Amino acid sequence: MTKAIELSELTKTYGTRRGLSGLSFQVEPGEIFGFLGPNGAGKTTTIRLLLDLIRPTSGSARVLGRDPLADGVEVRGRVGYLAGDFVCDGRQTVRGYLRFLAALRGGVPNERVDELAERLGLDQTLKIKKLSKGNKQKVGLVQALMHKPELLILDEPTSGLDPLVQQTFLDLITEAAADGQSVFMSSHIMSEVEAVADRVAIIRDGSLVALDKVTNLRSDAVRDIEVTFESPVPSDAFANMPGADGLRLDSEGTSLTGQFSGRPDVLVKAIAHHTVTGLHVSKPALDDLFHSYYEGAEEAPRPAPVHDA
Ligand SMILES: Nc1ncnc2c1ncn2[C@@H]1O[C@H](COP(=O)(O)OP(=O)(O)OP(=O)(O)O)[C@@H](O)[C@H]1O
Repeated sequence: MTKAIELSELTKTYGTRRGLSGLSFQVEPGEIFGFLGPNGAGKTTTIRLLLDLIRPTSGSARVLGRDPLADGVEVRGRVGYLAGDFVCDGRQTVRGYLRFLAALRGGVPNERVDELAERLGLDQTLKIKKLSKGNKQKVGLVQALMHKPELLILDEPTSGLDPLVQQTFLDLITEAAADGQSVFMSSHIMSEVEAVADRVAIIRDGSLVALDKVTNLRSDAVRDIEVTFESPVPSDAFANMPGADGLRLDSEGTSLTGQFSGRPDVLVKAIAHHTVTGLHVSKPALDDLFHSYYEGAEEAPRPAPVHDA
């Protein structure tokens, strides 16, 4: 089956400035793919390359099986795109503007536009030039979604939206994926991506540092642990256990607390050798994991091997 997106050693330099360095991954049809990274990581550069808004220095991309360089018009016609710096301006109303864009798209039922606007809480009687930042972003979302494109490419789609509208947006893209549309969305915010994405790629300094299913990333994340034992356990009972550097056994040997990173299986098997009277394990702190990727390369735990699902 044709991939929604395929990147192969995609590289972009701006003069002497690095934009992207040899990025390779694939987005499966029908999946929601989160594309994360700190400011300046190369997310927008990647998205612009996919749409042939800029040209690569080397490497290649395919979008819906097409080469954006050769078939840019077709690619842009089959994609719903929200730019990170989406701007709309003018004297017309939201309704007039969206109908104009719908006509450019070859016609979209008015009911479809009205339904999206209503769900996002966008008043179509307002004048475009008087819209707040959040309302402009809603216009951007409606124009990207309205024609039910095969692939949505969304650059920071929740920027400027309040939490309720963010949730509506997440519902909309979940429904889009359920209908077979593919979604590629960039974000700084792990929690929103985590809620809906099948897989996530993290880039830093133009290079891929992690690519995995959200469920796998979650299982590798840090958890707060508290275990109490009926009787003292040997002080070295949990020494040398992978991921247990942050765990401490108290002086009596009956309480083990701290942070555990990695898959919990090894911990569960180790504590099961003793009689456990209390156990608390926090939800994995995925945000912490992501922050560690964002920090300097030296401090960041090297990610679990980058592998495609
Ligand atoms: N037109 C340009 N000219 C020169 N350098 C550029 C240009 N566009 C991007 N860059 C540089 O390329 C790198 C990647 O930028 P890009 O905008 O792709 O990052 P980003 O991940 O989208 O960041 P943000 O989250 O801040 O939007 C940055 O170092 C940026 O300064």
